[in-house]
Amino acid sequence: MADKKEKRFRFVIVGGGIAGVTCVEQLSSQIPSTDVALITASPHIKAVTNYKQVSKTLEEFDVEERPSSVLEEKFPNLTVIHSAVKSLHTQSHSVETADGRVFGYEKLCICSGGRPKLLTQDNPYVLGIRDTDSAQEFQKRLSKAKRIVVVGNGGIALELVYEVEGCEVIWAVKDKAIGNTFFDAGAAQFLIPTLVADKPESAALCKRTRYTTEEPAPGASQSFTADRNSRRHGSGPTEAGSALGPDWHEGIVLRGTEQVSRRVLLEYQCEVKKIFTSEELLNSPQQTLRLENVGSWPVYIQLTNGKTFGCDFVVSATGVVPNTEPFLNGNNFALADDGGLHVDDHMMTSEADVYAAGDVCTACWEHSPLWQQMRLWTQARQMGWYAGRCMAAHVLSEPIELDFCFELFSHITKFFNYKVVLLGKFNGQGLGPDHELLLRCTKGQEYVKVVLSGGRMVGAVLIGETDLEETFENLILNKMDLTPYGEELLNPDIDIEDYFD
Ligand SMILES: Cc1cc2nc3c(=O)[nH]c(=O)nc-3n(C[C@H](O)[C@H](O)[C@H](O)COP(=O)(O)OP(=O)(O)OC[C@H]3O[C@@H](n4cnc5c(N)ncnc54)[C@H](O)[C@@H]3O)c2cc1C
Ligand SMILES: NC(=O)C1=CN([C@@H]2O[C@H](COP(=O)(O)OP(=O)(O)OC[C@H]3O[C@@H](n4cnc5c(N)ncnc54)[C@H](O)[C@@H]3O)[C@@H](O)[C@H]2O)C=CC1
Repeated sequence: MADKKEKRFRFVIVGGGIAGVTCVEQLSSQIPSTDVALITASPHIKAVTNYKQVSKTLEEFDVEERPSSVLEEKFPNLTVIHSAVKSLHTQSHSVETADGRVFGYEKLCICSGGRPKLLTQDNPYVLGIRDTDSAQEFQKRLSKAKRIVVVGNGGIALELVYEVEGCEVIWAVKDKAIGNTFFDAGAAQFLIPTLVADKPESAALCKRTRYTTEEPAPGASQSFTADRNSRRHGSGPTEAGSALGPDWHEGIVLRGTEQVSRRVLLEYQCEVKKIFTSEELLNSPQQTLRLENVGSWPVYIQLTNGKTFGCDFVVSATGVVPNTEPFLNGNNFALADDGGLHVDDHMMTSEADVYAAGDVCTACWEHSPLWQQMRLWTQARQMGWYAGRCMAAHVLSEPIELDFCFELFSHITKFFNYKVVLLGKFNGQGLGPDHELLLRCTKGQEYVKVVLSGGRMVGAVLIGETDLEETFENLILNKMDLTPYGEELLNPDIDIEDYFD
C-alpha cells in the first residue's frame, strides 16, 4: 500500500446510488471549484429526476440510471472511478480499490448502501432482490415457476405478492397482519381484499370509527385469488449494484408458468424452520412430508407452524444489511445494532473526516420525537444531500444545523395499487399505551388513521386518494391541541382544509 502511487482528492464519495450521487451534487454545487471523486462499484449511477416537494417534508421523485459521464459533464470538478473500494485506511486518509489504485481524501463519505439479509447465504433456491441483476434473475426463475414461497413482511414482499401473476405464492409472515414495517393491522385489513378478484365495488359506505382490528389466529392461513388482465412489457436492463426503488417492477413481466392469475396463500405468525432439497428430504430420517409430494419440487420449506411447502424457489424478502465490510478492517468504526455505520447529527462516523449516508448508515443522533430512520430512497437522498452540506460546511468552517427534513418522518409510496402516505409516528412507534387512534375507512377507497398523543396529532397513515397529507402534516408540525375537535377531525362531511384555515 505504501508503495502504491496515490491520487488525492479533497472529497471522495463511495457509492453511485442515490445517497452518493446526491452528496456529490450537493458538494459540487456548493464548492464548484473543489475536486471530488466518486468511486462506485456499479457501471451506472442513479440520478434523481422530476423532484417535487409535495409539502414541507413530503417529496416525490423518479430515479433514473445513467452513465456516469452525464454527471461528469455537469460537474467538471468531478472524477468518477469505476471500481469497488477494497479497503479504507483512516490513519493515512486513503482508500484502495479492487483494481489496486489508491486514492487519498481530505473528507470521505461512505454511501455503499446495503444488500439483502438472506435467510441463508448458500442455498441456490433462495433469492434476494436488490439490484437489477437480482430482479432479472428473479424474473427468469419466475417464468418457469408454478409456485414460489415469499418470506418477509416488508416492502418487497408487499410488492411481490401483488405483482406476481401466473404462479402460486405462499406468503409466510412472522406477524399477525401483513405489511408490518409500513402499517398496522387495520390498514392490512383494508388492503387484503385487493388480493381477491377485481370485482367492481358496490356503493362505498363511508364510516368513521375507533380503531379495532380482527387478527387471524396463530398459525392461521388465508388464501386469495384474483383475475388480472393487464400485462406489462419489459424495458431494457439496468445496472447491477445500486438498490432498486419505486416502481422497479413496472418495466418487467413478473409471470410464472400457470394460467391462473394472482393466487396467494398467506401463512401468518410463522418463520422458516428449515429449507431442504428433495434429495435431502428423501434421505432425512425424520420425513415430515407426505410421500406423494416428495420429488415433485426442487426445494421444500418447513415453517414453524408445522406446515411444509414444496416450491420452485424461495424469495427472502427479509430486510437489508448495511455494506460496511470493506471499510472496517484496521479502523475503529462504531457500529449500530443493525450493523450500520453510526453517524451523528452531522452525518459523521466515529472516524475523523469520514461521513456516511443512506442505507449503509444508522442515524444515532437524538431523533426528533416525530422522525425515525427507515432504509428508504427518500431518506437516502436526504442524507446524501445533508452529508454533502455538512462536508462543505466543515471545510469552509461554517456552522450547520440538522436539516428540517429530519424533523418529521414522511414517506409516499404505493402498495396494492393504492397511494400510501406515512407521517410521523404512523404506527404509534415508541408511544407506548399513551396514545389514541382515530380511524376513517371506506372499503376499497380510503383508509385514514390518525395517531394522537396528549391531544396532538403525532402520526398518520393515509391510504388512497385522501388529499389530506398536507393538512395533516401541518397539524403535526404545528403541534396544535386537537382535543376540542374530537372525532370531527375525520368527519368526511367537513372540508378539513377550510376548517383549519
Ligand atoms: C426492490 C426494492 C424496492 C424498493 N422500493 C423502494 C420504494 O418504493 N421507495 C423507497 O423509498 N425506497 C425503496 N427501496 C429502498 C431504496 O431503494 C434504498 O433505500 C436506496 O436506494 C438506498 O440508497 P443508497 O444510495 O444508500 O444505496 P444503494 O442504492 O444500494 O447504492 C449503493 C452504491 O454503492 C456501491 N457500492 C457498494 N459497495 C461498494 C464498494 N465497496 N465500493 C464502491 N462502491 C460500492 C453500489 O454499487 C451502489 O452504487 C427499495 C429497495 C429495493 C431493493
Ligand atoms: N415502497 C417502498 O417504500 C419499498 C421499500 N423497500 C425498502 O427496501 C428495503 C428492502 O425491503 P425488504 O427486504 O422488504 O425489507 P423490510 O425491512 O421492509 O422488511 C423486512 C421484513 O422481513 C421480516 N423478517 C426479517 N427477518 C425475518 C426472518 N428471519 N423470517 C421471517 N421474516 C423476517 C421483518 O419482520 C420485515 O417484515 C427496505 O429498506 C425497504 O424499506 C422495498 C420495497 C418497497
